[in-house]
Amino acid sequence: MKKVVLVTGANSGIGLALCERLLSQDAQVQLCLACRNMQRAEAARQALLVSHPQAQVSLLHLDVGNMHSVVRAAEEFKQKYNRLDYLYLNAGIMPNPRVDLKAFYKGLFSRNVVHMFATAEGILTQEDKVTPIGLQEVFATNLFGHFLLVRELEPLLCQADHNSLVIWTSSSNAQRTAFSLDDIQHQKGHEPYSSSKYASDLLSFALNRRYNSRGLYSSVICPGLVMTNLTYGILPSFFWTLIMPIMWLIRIFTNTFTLSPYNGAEALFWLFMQKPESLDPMAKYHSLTSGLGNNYTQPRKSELDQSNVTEDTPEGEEHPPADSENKENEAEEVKEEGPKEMTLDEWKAQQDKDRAKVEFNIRKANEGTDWKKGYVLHKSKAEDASADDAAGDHHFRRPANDITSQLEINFGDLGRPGRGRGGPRGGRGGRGATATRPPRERRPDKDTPTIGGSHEYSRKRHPVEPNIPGTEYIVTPDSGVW
Ligand SMILES: NC(=O)C1=CN([C@@H]2O[C@H](COP(=O)(O)OP(=O)(O)OC[C@H]3O[C@@H](n4cnc5c(N)ncnc54)[C@H](OP(=O)(O)O)[C@@H]3O)[C@@H](O)[C@H]2O)C=CC1
Ligand SMILES: CC(C)=CCC[C@@H](C)[C@H]1CC[C@H]2C3=C(CC[C@]12C)[C@@]1(C)CCC(=O)[C@@H](C)[C@@H]1CC3
Repeated sequence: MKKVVLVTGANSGIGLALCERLLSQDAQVQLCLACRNMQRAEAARQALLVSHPQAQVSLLHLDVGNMHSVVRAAEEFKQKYNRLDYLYLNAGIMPNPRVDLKAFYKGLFSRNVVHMFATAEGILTQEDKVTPIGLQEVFATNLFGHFLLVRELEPLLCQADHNSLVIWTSSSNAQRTAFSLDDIQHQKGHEPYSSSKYASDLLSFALNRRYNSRGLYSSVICPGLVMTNLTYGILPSFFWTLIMPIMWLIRIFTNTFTLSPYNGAEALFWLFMQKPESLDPMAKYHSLTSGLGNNYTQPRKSELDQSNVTEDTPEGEEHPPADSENKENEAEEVKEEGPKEMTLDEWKAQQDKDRAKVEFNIRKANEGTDWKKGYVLHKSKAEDASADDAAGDHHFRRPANDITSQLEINFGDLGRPGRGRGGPRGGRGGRGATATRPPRERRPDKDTPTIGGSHEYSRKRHPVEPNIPGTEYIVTPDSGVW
């Protein structure tokens, strides 16, 4: 069966490099480039066809920051394809970035210098703006549009005969301190990029909890620091070229300086070759490049839990390069981590120790929620059949200071025609779920008849009550509900 892959933000940078690598790996793959600018998209398609003349590459017009466009694009995609194996949520923006030179200079002479270069924590701010429907642009683009896309493509992603993987291009710049449930779109602060990436990590976790039982898996990656249009927005390209020797030097200390889009796409590409059910829902998969220029992927504990950090950071579980050219990874990369990093194995061991504490810390998602402060992002006339996701809860061990326990993600039902669901079962009997994943169970089909054409968007923000039938994609400052 030919795999169908959809990549957002595929016309440049890491997205385009990923497409190139996917086609090199699997000539049969059916690739769909979802882009907001069709000229740039066509140029990217042509570039891919030069190196892969037989490739099946289609274009989809998608402005992921525009919710109307997302729904339209999803409809178009569903008419064209009857399956979706990999959904790469890669498009992203960092508008008007500014480096705090004072903080940068201070960081240079601190013991956190490597951590600063790996994450840009505390040295990078942005100026956000508001979209026509009243959302913050960074959150609309980096998060909401992508989440809506997942929901709209749910019938293709949740099919009986195969698993699917949603992959978020997150960042090591995702910081918990930048995210607040009281300011869910980061309207008040100056780190919307960091905040939106942290929120995508949270959302990925929630998607796993909700959808693993239906064959949909979600992972987050960090491509490292890559020279793309995004970084050329921070410093001009000639400046980056000028300091390239310094950056190669820095790469000896932090293997997060992947620098080229090809290297940055490593983790995205590596995930393409994994069984979705074998991935860790709490890990962030990092593209890394060693001082000698070798690529590899390494899962690291995500920022979702930073309660049990240590100063020492030995090398974690490490995966070999996804391509055949790079054969060895160096041991010297062991000490490149900053003080907040912890390897996955180390973290898992720590979590096992703290399990009793963890269980005490779980509280009901709805506790203390002020629903009157909610905003409707997207309304549909569909009935909310049942948004109960508790079934999968116990499979996901919650970390000690788990912010996800304060979240209620309302997944409401979209009421789609049940394409794919209720079909023949068990196409992959041989794939067992791992310890970190819930076993896949098919639920009874809850779908209501199609609501094609019935989507409405609220231009105003309406206070809402929880789980109102027919209301979907709700944001509340207190509960982070979508
Ligand atoms: N470069 C880096 O160092 C890092 C990047 N990342 C993440 O990697 C991802 C890819 O970025 P990168 O390749 O670096 O940068 P690029 O700017 O090269 O790529 C971003 C892509 O997203 C697209 N895009 C932006 N806004 C929208 C929108 N509203 N609708 C549809 N497409 C949109 C862009 O399209 P267009 O060409 O039309 O603008 C472009 O194709 C982003 O999510 C970024 O946050 C994460 C960590 C580090
Ligand atoms: C390299 C030298 C000598 C100077 C550049 C300083 C900063 C401009 C640079 C240091 C760390 C970088 C960084 C990012 C942007 C540029 C820096 C702040 C990112 C925030 C880019 C986007 C991401 O998502 C992160 C993973 C990057 C983290 C490191």
